[in-house]
Amino acid sequence: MDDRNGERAAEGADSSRDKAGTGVGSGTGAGSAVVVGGGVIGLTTAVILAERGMDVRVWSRESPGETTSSVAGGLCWPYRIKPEERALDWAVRSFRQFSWLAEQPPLTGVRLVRGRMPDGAPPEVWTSLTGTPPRAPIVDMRTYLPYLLGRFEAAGGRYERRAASSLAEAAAEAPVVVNASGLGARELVPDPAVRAVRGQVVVVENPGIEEWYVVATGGASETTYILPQPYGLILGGTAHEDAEVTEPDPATAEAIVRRCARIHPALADTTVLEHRVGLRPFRPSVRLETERVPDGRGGTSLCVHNYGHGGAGVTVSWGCAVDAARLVAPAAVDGAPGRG
Ligand SMILES: Cc1cc2nc3c(=O)[nH]c(=O)nc-3n(C[C@H](O)[C@H](O)[C@H](O)COP(=O)(O)OP(=O)(O)OC[C@H]3O[C@@H](n4cnc5c(N)ncnc54)[C@H](O)[C@@H]3O)c2cc1C
Repeated sequence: MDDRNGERAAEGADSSRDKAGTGVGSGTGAGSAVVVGGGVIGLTTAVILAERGMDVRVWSRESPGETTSSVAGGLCWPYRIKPEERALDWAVRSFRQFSWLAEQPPLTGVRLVRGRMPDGAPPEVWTSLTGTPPRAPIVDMRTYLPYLLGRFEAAGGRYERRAASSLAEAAAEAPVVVNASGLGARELVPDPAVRAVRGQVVVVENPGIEEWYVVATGGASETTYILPQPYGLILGGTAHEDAEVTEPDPATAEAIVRRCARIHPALADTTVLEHRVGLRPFRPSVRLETERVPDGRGGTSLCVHNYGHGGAGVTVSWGCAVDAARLVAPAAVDGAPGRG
């Protein structure tokens, strides 16, 4: 990665450290942060903070490959996320990052791919970005999460397999805590507004399909989507609220393949490579705001919450991460040129 990387990642976040005198970016003391969560939201936020010069640690209970983020189909499209208007703004800003990352697919896992969404027109601002027929980023999460982790570590960040029993535990170790714990926020905050929306997908051999296809029936528990990844096709999908069984259900898998075979008949006979299940961290509204958390020494640490991204965490990851970074140190980000 060249030097432009950090600048672009933070949409112009200031790489000259602590210009605004906020204490952020000194690399020690007030410049340190613990990011709780090593999924796409935590890692993206951690990349931005580390590339700004902060001393950042990521604590993750699970390895990147075990997170909900690793199950994501990886299509950048605002789906099952609220509030819709803010999500669209985050998605548009993330789109710009993904378009740039798509210049190096083998490294990043991001490609711009043409597709079809037969029912319903997407918002105009989205069409103006993606074109007609739309050309949206598809992210191979098995390449992308290691890419983010590598970039984070290259910026001096440290990744630790560690479960936080409370936000205060993280606050005891850093003046800034980012809570990107996804579904874990239910217990960690605790926040009962976070609910699991179970999703199941089937990965099959690709009989030669190059475009993605999505039926975007927002609230339905069964949808149809076909996403080409370098290793095969991801066929979806389901969205069941408050279902938390992470074992794949064979009947559900068969129904998914049947639905997709109605679109592309060749899929009826293709080889199944893998079944995947993930629990989307849905919240009536994404939580992106600050709170003070006791640090156990009579003071408090700044906690920036960034969780509850439902079915579109990848789609909005960069927009949300830049906003979270701005909550860590407003002047350092807002004063920088080139924000999108
Ligand atoms: C089947 C399926 C398909 C999807 N397809 C898409 C798609 O095409 N496009 C899209 O944009 N989105 C998609 N999504 C949604 C997307 O996967 C999520 O929105 C996104 O992964 C949420 O990211 P996250 O980082 O918040 O959560 P996660 O990836 O779940 O990460 C949470 C992290 O927090 C850690 N954690 C939790 N509690 C603690 C604790 N107490 N201490 C330490 N660590 C903790 C976990 O170990 C983990 O590292 C899909 C989801 C599913 C299930």
